Amino acid sequence: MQSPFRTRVKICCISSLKEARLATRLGADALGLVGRMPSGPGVVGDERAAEIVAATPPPLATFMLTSETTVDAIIAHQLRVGANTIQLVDAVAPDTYALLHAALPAIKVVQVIHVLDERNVDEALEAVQLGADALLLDSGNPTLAIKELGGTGRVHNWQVSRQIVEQSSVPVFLAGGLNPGNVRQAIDSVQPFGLDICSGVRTNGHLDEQKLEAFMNLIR
Ligand SMILES: O=C(O)c1ccccc1NCC(=O)[C@H](O)[C@H](O)COP(=O)(O)O
Repeated sequence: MQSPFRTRVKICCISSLKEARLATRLGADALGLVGRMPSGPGVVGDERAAEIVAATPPPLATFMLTSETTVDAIIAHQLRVGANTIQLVDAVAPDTYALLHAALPAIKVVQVIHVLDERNVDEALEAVQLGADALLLDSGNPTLAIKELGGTGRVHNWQVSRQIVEQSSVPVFLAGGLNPGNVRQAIDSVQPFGLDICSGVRTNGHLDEQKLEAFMNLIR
């Protein structure tokens, strides 16, 4: 699903109320809160994540990133954090979306697809058919011994991402290595509904107001 009007922006790896307020002030549509992961720099504890969720005003969405793959563990994570959106960063069993929707009817589910090659097109469309409310295309590598499930700072094959955007009936977010220098090209090449960014707007791990402002100005 493409959006000809306005590219939505999710600012990910939010680690404090200060960062959440900055992202909100500069026009983010969604905040990303990274749960426990096998690797990556952006993790925030559940208690802090819950605090940020409680302080986030409408209409912003709060995305809770989880590496859990069983339905019970995903639900327990959501109940601890209270986010209105669950972002599944790893592959899950086919019935997971239906079970999550039944247990948490007000909560939306976003499936991350780590784009490695053309086979990911089928994987993405299958997740939509099974009930994912949106897709997020990232650059991790779940096949490694220590899984990479996001926050890599790497760009992936945008031609594959473009195919997914063209064929998906739900919104598609593009992630992976975005920054003020490549974001226009990313939008032109992939035409996603939304963008997701972590490392490209940070300096020494902290959300950088100048970089974020530059990024937002290039989109708006
Ligand atoms: O940041 C992490 O440590 C992380 C680890 C595992 C899964 C997701 C993680 N980050 C959240 C994201 O979804 C990032 O925004 C996304 O991967 C893009 O990151 P970047 O390439 O640094 O912009």
